[in-house]
Amino acid sequence: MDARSLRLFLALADSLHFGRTSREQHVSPSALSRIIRQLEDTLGTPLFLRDNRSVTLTREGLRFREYAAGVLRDWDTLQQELRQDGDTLRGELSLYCSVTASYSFLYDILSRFRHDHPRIELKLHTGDPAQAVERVREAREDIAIGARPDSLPAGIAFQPIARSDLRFIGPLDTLALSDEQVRQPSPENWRDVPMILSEEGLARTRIERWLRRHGIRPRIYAQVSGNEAIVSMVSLGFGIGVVPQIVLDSSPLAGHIRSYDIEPPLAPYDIGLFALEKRLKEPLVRAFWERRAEG
Ligand SMILES: CC(=O)[C@](C)(O)C(=O)O
Repeated sequence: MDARSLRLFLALADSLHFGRTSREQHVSPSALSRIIRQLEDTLGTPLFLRDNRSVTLTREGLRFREYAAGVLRDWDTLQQELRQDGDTLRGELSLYCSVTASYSFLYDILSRFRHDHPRIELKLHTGDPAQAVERVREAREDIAIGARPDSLPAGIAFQPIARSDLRFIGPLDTLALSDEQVRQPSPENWRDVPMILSEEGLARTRIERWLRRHGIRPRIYAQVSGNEAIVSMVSLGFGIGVVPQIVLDSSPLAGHIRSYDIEPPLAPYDIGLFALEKRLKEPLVRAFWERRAEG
Protein backbone atom coordinates (compact mmCIF):
# COMPACT_ATOMS: atom_id res chain seq x y z
CA MET A 1 0.00 0.00 0.00
CA ASP A 2 1.94 3.00 -1.22
CA ALA A 3 1.10 6.66 -0.77
CA ARG A 4 0.10 7.01 -4.41
CA SER A 5 -2.54 4.26 -4.14
CA LEU A 6 -3.91 5.83 -1.01
CA ARG A 7 -4.13 9.23 -2.69
CA LEU A 8 -5.92 7.72 -5.66
CA PHE A 9 -8.30 5.90 -3.36
CA LEU A 10 -9.08 9.16 -1.52
CA ALA A 11 -9.63 11.02 -4.77
CA LEU A 12 -12.07 8.37 -5.96
CA ALA A 13 -13.79 8.27 -2.56
CA ASP A 14 -14.35 11.99 -2.98
CA SER A 15 -15.49 12.15 -6.59
CA LEU A 16 -17.19 8.73 -6.72
CA HIS A 17 -16.46 8.82 -10.40
CA PHE A 18 -13.81 6.65 -12.06
CA GLY A 19 -13.60 8.72 -15.25
CA ARG A 20 -13.22 12.02 -13.47
CA THR A 21 -10.68 10.69 -11.00
CA SER A 22 -8.57 9.18 -13.73
CA ARG A 23 -8.56 12.50 -15.61
CA GLU A 24 -7.87 14.64 -12.58
CA GLN A 25 -5.19 12.37 -11.18
CA HIS A 26 -3.49 11.77 -14.52
CA VAL A 27 -3.79 8.02 -14.40
CA SER A 28 -5.34 5.79 -17.05
CA PRO A 29 -8.77 4.34 -16.25
CA SER A 30 -7.41 0.82 -16.34
CA ALA A 31 -4.53 1.65 -13.99
CA LEU A 32 -6.98 3.30 -11.60
CA SER A 33 -9.27 0.25 -11.59
CA ARG A 34 -6.31 -2.03 -11.08
CA ILE A 35 -4.96 -0.04 -8.14
CA ILE A 36 -8.34 0.02 -6.44
CA ARG A 37 -8.78 -3.70 -7.05
CA GLN A 38 -5.35 -4.37 -5.54
CA LEU A 39 -6.27 -2.41 -2.43
CA GLU A 40 -9.49 -4.40 -2.18
CA ASP A 41 -7.61 -7.67 -2.63
CA THR A 42 -5.10 -6.74 0.03
CA LEU A 43 -7.86 -5.82 2.45
CA GLY A 44 -10.06 -8.73 1.45
CA THR A 45 -13.18 -6.60 1.15
CA PRO A 46 -14.79 -4.32 -1.43
CA LEU A 47 -14.21 -0.62 -0.80
CA PHE A 48 -16.65 0.57 -3.45
CA LEU A 49 -19.94 -0.70 -4.81
CA ARG A 50 -20.08 -0.15 -8.53
CA ASP A 51 -22.94 -0.58 -10.91
CA ASN A 52 -23.35 0.74 -14.41
CA ARG A 53 -24.33 4.17 -13.28
CA SER A 54 -22.83 4.88 -9.91
CA VAL A 55 -20.04 4.27 -7.46
CA THR A 56 -20.54 4.37 -3.70
CA LEU A 57 -18.30 3.69 -0.73
CA THR A 58 -19.02 0.58 1.29
CA ARG A 59 -18.94 0.70 5.10
CA GLU A 60 -15.45 -0.75 4.93
CA GLY A 61 -14.58 1.90 2.34
CA LEU A 62 -15.69 4.63 4.74
CA ARG A 63 -13.46 3.23 7.47
CA PHE A 64 -10.59 2.85 5.10
CA ARG A 65 -11.01 6.46 4.03
CA GLU A 66 -10.36 7.63 7.58
CA TYR A 67 -7.39 5.32 7.86
CA ALA A 68 -5.90 6.39 4.53
CA ALA A 69 -6.30 10.09 5.31
CA GLY A 70 -4.56 9.57 8.66
CA VAL A 71 -1.69 7.57 7.15
CA LEU A 72 -1.04 10.19 4.50
CA ARG A 73 -1.04 12.97 7.04
CA ASP A 74 1.45 11.12 9.20
CA TRP A 75 3.52 10.41 6.13
CA ASP A 76 3.60 14.06 5.12
CA THR A 77 4.48 15.08 8.66
CA LEU A 78 7.26 12.52 8.86
CA GLN A 79 8.74 13.52 5.52
CA GLN A 80 8.57 17.06 6.70
CA GLU A 81 10.47 16.32 9.86
CA LEU A 82 13.14 14.22 8.18
CA ARG A 83 13.90 16.74 5.48
CA GLN A 84 17.13 18.69 5.68
CA ASP A 85 15.53 21.97 4.78
CA GLY A 86 13.07 21.49 7.57
CA ASP A 87 11.85 25.07 7.46
CA THR A 88 10.12 24.75 4.15
CA LEU A 89 6.69 23.27 4.68
CA ARG A 90 5.62 20.81 2.00
CA GLY A 91 2.63 18.64 1.39
CA GLU A 92 -1.04 18.96 0.60
CA LEU A 93 -3.66 20.95 2.41
CA SER A 94 -7.29 20.73 1.43
CA LEU A 95 -9.70 23.58 1.86
CA TYR A 96 -13.48 23.49 1.48
CA CYS A 97 -15.70 26.54 1.05
CA SER A 98 -18.58 27.98 -0.94
CA VAL A 99 -18.06 29.69 -4.26
CA THR A 100 -18.96 32.95 -2.52
CA ALA A 101 -16.35 32.40 0.18
CA SER A 102 -13.79 31.65 -2.51
CA TYR A 103 -14.48 35.08 -4.07
CA SER A 104 -14.79 36.94 -0.83
CA PHE A 105 -12.05 35.61 1.43
CA LEU A 106 -9.53 33.49 -0.37
CA TYR A 107 -7.62 36.29 -1.96
CA ASP A 108 -6.82 37.82 1.40
CA ILE A 109 -6.27 34.54 3.16
CA LEU A 110 -4.19 32.88 0.50
CA SER A 111 -2.02 35.50 -1.09
CA ARG A 112 0.12 35.87 2.00
CA PHE A 113 0.02 32.15 2.72
CA ARG A 114 1.20 31.28 -0.81
CA HIS A 115 4.05 33.67 -0.38
CA ASP A 116 5.09 32.25 2.99
CA HIS A 117 4.61 28.58 2.03
CA PRO A 118 5.11 28.18 -1.70
CA ARG A 119 5.62 24.42 -1.40
CA ILE A 120 2.29 23.66 0.21
CA GLU A 121 -0.06 22.40 -2.42
CA LEU A 122 -3.56 23.66 -1.81
CA LYS A 123 -6.55 21.62 -2.89
CA LEU A 124 -9.64 23.78 -3.06
CA HIS A 125 -13.09 22.18 -3.08
CA THR A 126 -16.24 24.27 -3.35
CA GLY A 127 -19.76 23.38 -2.26
CA ASP A 128 -22.52 24.05 0.23
CA PRO A 129 -21.03 25.69 3.35
CA ALA A 130 -23.64 23.82 5.40
CA GLN A 131 -21.34 20.81 5.06
CA ALA A 132 -18.22 22.59 6.31
CA VAL A 133 -18.16 21.18 9.84
CA GLU A 134 -19.09 17.68 8.76
CA ARG A 135 -16.37 17.52 6.14
CA VAL A 136 -13.75 18.61 8.62
CA ARG A 137 -15.05 16.19 11.21
CA GLU A 138 -14.91 13.28 8.77
CA ALA A 139 -11.35 14.32 7.85
CA ARG A 140 -12.38 14.78 4.24
CA GLU A 141 -10.96 18.29 4.37
CA ASP A 142 -8.23 19.83 6.47
CA ILE A 143 -9.83 23.26 6.75
CA ALA A 144 -13.30 24.48 5.80
CA ILE A 145 -15.06 27.84 5.72
CA GLY A 146 -18.63 28.11 6.91
CA ALA A 147 -21.01 29.70 9.38
CA ARG A 148 -20.46 28.98 13.05
CA PRO A 149 -23.29 26.82 14.40
CA ASP A 150 -24.96 28.07 17.58
CA SER A 151 -23.11 25.40 19.49
CA LEU A 152 -19.80 24.25 18.19
CA PRO A 153 -19.43 20.44 18.14
CA ALA A 154 -16.77 19.03 20.49
CA GLY A 155 -13.33 18.73 18.97
CA ILE A 156 -13.92 21.38 16.30
CA ALA A 157 -11.93 24.62 16.36
CA PHE A 158 -13.35 27.83 14.91
CA GLN A 159 -11.59 31.02 13.86
CA PRO A 160 -13.90 33.91 12.86
CA ILE A 161 -13.18 35.86 9.68
CA ALA A 162 -16.31 37.86 8.95
CA ARG A 163 -19.84 38.55 10.00
CA SER A 164 -22.77 38.82 7.62
CA ASP A 165 -26.45 39.59 8.08
CA LEU A 166 -28.99 37.02 7.00
CA ARG A 167 -31.42 38.62 4.56
CA PHE A 168 -34.86 37.76 3.27
CA ILE A 169 -34.77 38.12 -0.50
CA GLY A 170 -37.30 38.13 -3.34
CA PRO A 171 -37.28 38.69 -7.09
CA LEU A 172 -36.97 42.31 -8.21
CA ASP A 173 -39.56 42.29 -10.96
CA THR A 174 -42.48 40.48 -9.33
CA LEU A 175 -44.13 41.35 -6.08
CA ALA A 176 -43.38 38.31 -3.95
CA LEU A 177 -44.27 39.98 -0.66
CA SER A 178 -46.69 42.85 -0.11
CA ASP A 179 -45.89 45.72 2.28
CA GLU A 180 -48.33 44.18 4.71
CA GLN A 181 -46.55 40.80 4.55
CA VAL A 182 -43.22 42.48 5.14
CA ARG A 183 -44.46 44.60 8.04
CA GLN A 184 -46.59 42.00 9.80
CA PRO A 185 -45.65 38.43 8.91
CA SER A 186 -48.46 36.17 10.14
CA PRO A 187 -49.69 32.62 9.54
CA GLU A 188 -52.60 34.00 7.48
CA ASN A 189 -50.78 36.40 5.21
CA TRP A 190 -47.74 34.16 4.69
CA ARG A 191 -49.73 30.99 4.03
CA ASP A 192 -49.21 31.10 0.29
CA VAL A 193 -45.73 32.53 0.18
CA PRO A 194 -43.51 30.04 -1.67
CA MET A 195 -40.14 29.64 -0.01
CA ILE A 196 -36.80 28.43 -1.26
CA LEU A 197 -34.81 27.10 1.67
CA SER A 198 -31.42 25.57 2.29
CA GLU A 199 -31.56 21.82 2.61
CA GLU A 200 -29.58 21.95 5.82
CA GLY A 201 -27.30 24.09 7.90
CA LEU A 202 -27.49 27.16 10.04
CA ALA A 203 -29.61 29.27 7.66
CA ARG A 204 -32.18 26.49 7.67
CA THR A 205 -32.20 26.29 11.47
CA ARG A 206 -32.48 30.06 11.81
CA ILE A 207 -35.32 30.43 9.33
CA GLU A 208 -37.22 27.52 10.80
CA ARG A 209 -36.97 29.09 14.23
CA TRP A 210 -38.20 32.40 12.85
CA LEU A 211 -41.14 30.74 11.07
CA ARG A 212 -42.11 28.85 14.22
CA ARG A 213 -41.98 32.01 16.26
CA HIS A 214 -44.43 33.63 13.84
CA GLY A 215 -46.58 30.50 13.68
CA ILE A 216 -46.01 30.30 9.94
CA ARG A 217 -46.10 26.91 8.22
CA PRO A 218 -43.95 27.50 5.17
CA ARG A 219 -44.95 26.48 1.70
CA ILE A 220 -41.62 25.10 0.60
CA TYR A 221 -41.26 25.45 -3.13
CA ALA A 222 -37.74 24.07 -3.30
CA GLN A 223 -34.91 22.94 -1.07
CA VAL A 224 -31.54 23.89 -2.38
CA SER A 225 -27.96 23.16 -1.48
CA GLY A 226 -25.74 26.25 -1.54
CA ASN A 227 -26.72 29.87 -1.08
CA GLU A 228 -25.76 30.86 -4.62
CA ALA A 229 -28.43 28.47 -5.90
CA ILE A 230 -31.04 30.07 -3.64
CA VAL A 231 -30.26 33.45 -5.23
CA SER A 232 -30.71 31.93 -8.70
CA MET A 233 -34.07 30.37 -7.88
CA VAL A 234 -35.31 33.54 -6.20
CA SER A 235 -34.19 35.76 -9.08
CA LEU A 236 -36.28 33.59 -11.41
CA GLY A 237 -39.37 34.34 -9.34
CA PHE A 238 -39.88 30.91 -7.77
CA GLY A 239 -40.27 32.29 -4.27
CA ILE A 240 -38.56 34.10 -1.46
CA GLY A 241 -35.41 32.92 0.25
CA VAL A 242 -32.93 33.66 2.98
CA VAL A 243 -29.22 34.16 2.31
CA PRO A 244 -26.28 35.92 3.96
CA GLN A 245 -25.71 39.47 2.69
CA ILE A 246 -22.21 38.52 1.59
CA VAL A 247 -23.65 36.08 -0.94
CA LEU A 248 -25.73 38.90 -2.45
CA ASP A 249 -22.75 41.23 -2.48
CA SER A 250 -20.82 38.99 -4.83
CA SER A 251 -23.75 37.56 -6.79
CA PRO A 252 -23.93 38.25 -10.52
CA LEU A 253 -27.72 38.19 -10.06
CA ALA A 254 -27.82 40.88 -7.37
CA GLY A 255 -29.51 43.23 -9.88
CA HIS A 256 -32.50 40.88 -10.12
CA ILE A 257 -33.02 40.62 -6.37
CA ARG A 258 -34.58 42.81 -3.72
CA SER A 259 -34.10 42.27 -0.04
CA TYR A 260 -36.73 42.87 2.61
CA ASP A 261 -36.29 44.53 5.97
CA ILE A 262 -38.31 42.22 8.13
CA GLU A 263 -38.36 42.89 11.86
CA PRO A 264 -36.98 41.41 13.99
CA PRO A 265 -34.08 40.50 11.72
CA LEU A 266 -32.55 37.04 11.69
CA ALA A 267 -29.41 36.71 13.78
CA PRO A 268 -26.29 37.34 11.69
CA TYR A 269 -23.87 34.71 10.47
CA ASP A 270 -20.39 34.39 11.91
CA ILE A 271 -18.29 33.06 9.08
CA GLY A 272 -14.92 31.53 9.77
CA LEU A 273 -12.52 28.64 9.50
CA PHE A 274 -13.10 25.19 10.92
CA ALA A 275 -10.50 22.55 11.66
CA LEU A 276 -10.25 19.54 13.90
CA GLU A 277 -8.77 20.71 17.19
CA LYS A 278 -6.48 17.74 17.51
CA ARG A 279 -5.01 18.47 14.10
CA LEU A 280 -3.97 22.04 14.88
CA LYS A 281 -0.59 20.68 15.96
CA GLU A 282 0.14 19.28 12.51
CA PRO A 283 2.61 21.59 10.77
CA LEU A 284 0.53 22.36 7.66
CA VAL A 285 -2.74 22.85 9.46
CA ARG A 286 -1.02 24.99 12.05
CA ALA A 287 0.69 27.10 9.40
CA PHE A 288 -2.69 27.84 7.86
CA TRP A 289 -4.42 28.42 11.16
CA GLU A 290 -1.73 30.79 12.39
CA ARG A 291 -0.96 32.40 9.05
CA ARG A 292 0.22 35.98 9.09
CA ALA A 293 -2.35 38.64 8.43
CA GLU A 294 -2.22 40.49 5.12
CA GLY A 295 -0.43 43.81 5.18
C1 LIG B 1 -21.30 30.57 5.19
C2 LIG B 1 -20.44 30.97 4.07
O1 LIG B 1 -19.42 30.41 3.84
C3 LIG B 1 -20.93 32.06 3.19
C4 LIG B 1 -19.80 32.80 2.57
O2 LIG B 1 -21.70 32.92 3.92
C5 LIG B 1 -21.83 31.45 2.14
O3 LIG B 1 -21.36 30.99 1.11
O4 LIG B 1 -23.02 31.38 2.39
